[in-house]
Amino acid sequence: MNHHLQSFTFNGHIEPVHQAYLKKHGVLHFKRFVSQSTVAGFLAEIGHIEQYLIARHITKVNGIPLKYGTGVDGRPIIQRIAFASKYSNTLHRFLNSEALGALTALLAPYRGRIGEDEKDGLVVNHYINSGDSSFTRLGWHTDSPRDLFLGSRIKPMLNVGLHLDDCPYENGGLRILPGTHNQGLWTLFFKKKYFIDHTPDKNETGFSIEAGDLTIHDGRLWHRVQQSPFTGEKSRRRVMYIPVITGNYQPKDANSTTPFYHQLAGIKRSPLLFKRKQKQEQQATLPLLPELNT
Ligand SMILES: O=C(O)CCC(=O)C(=O)O
Ligand SMILES: [Fe+2]
Repeated sequence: MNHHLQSFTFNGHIEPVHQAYLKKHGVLHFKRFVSQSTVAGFLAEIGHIEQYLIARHITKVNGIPLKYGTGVDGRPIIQRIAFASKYSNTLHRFLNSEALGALTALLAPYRGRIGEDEKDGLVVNHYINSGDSSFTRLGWHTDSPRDLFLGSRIKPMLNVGLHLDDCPYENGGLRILPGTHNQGLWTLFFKKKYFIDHTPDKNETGFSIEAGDLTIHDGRLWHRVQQSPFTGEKSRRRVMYIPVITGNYQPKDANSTTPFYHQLAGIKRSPLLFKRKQKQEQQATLPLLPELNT
């Protein structure tokens, strides 16, 4: 690790020092952005959403494929959920909370907003090394070029990650190349082979993450997810991503088509999904924000 990243404490608003750090390094780490009990509540909520989607054989939400896998007990799990806040009042409220709203100031001079209904909405990633897990790591990429596949120009964006499991550096997790958000289009497109390259970089750095921590990275920053060296429970890593975006409002709905970048990200159809393909039409008529909340 060449770079040592600083972490910050969030006191309800974005300060010039946060702005400056993000601008320089392309990343910002807030310790304990939410409490342990909030994390526990979110995890319970995500569990309910997952059961809801599995029980109904939902394979896509608003055109975004859900990534099915197998948990440690052999039962199906969903390793990537999109638009999760559409199924949960708790998560919906979190996305619309003052604390998250305050983060949009980081996109200044652009007017930032929380993309609850845009891009992939609130994404929940669930990595685990178990027999049949299909999601244990993610190759080098930046998040910005997805705009191109959505038919628009690359616009400023931030990806806000709320971490739901402890993940010390030795457990793997998010690895970034500080400063690569500011190095022009060549770097953005060609620095590494998108999603194929998993090789550690001598300039990469990682984090010491506790559940409840928040990381924010510029959409143009190169990053990857290092696989945990452990198996089973110790390898479990759940993180929610919230897009902070600007520009025209481009909401998605049940009729939205699947963007091409989902093929790139290696979110391939598993045999399990194939069997469920005929059920896909179901999602077009499925009401979002059902009454599964207590
Ligand atoms: O899991 C992470 O921390 C990063 C995920 C990521 O980079 C992505 O989904 O684009
Ligand atoms: Fe990413």
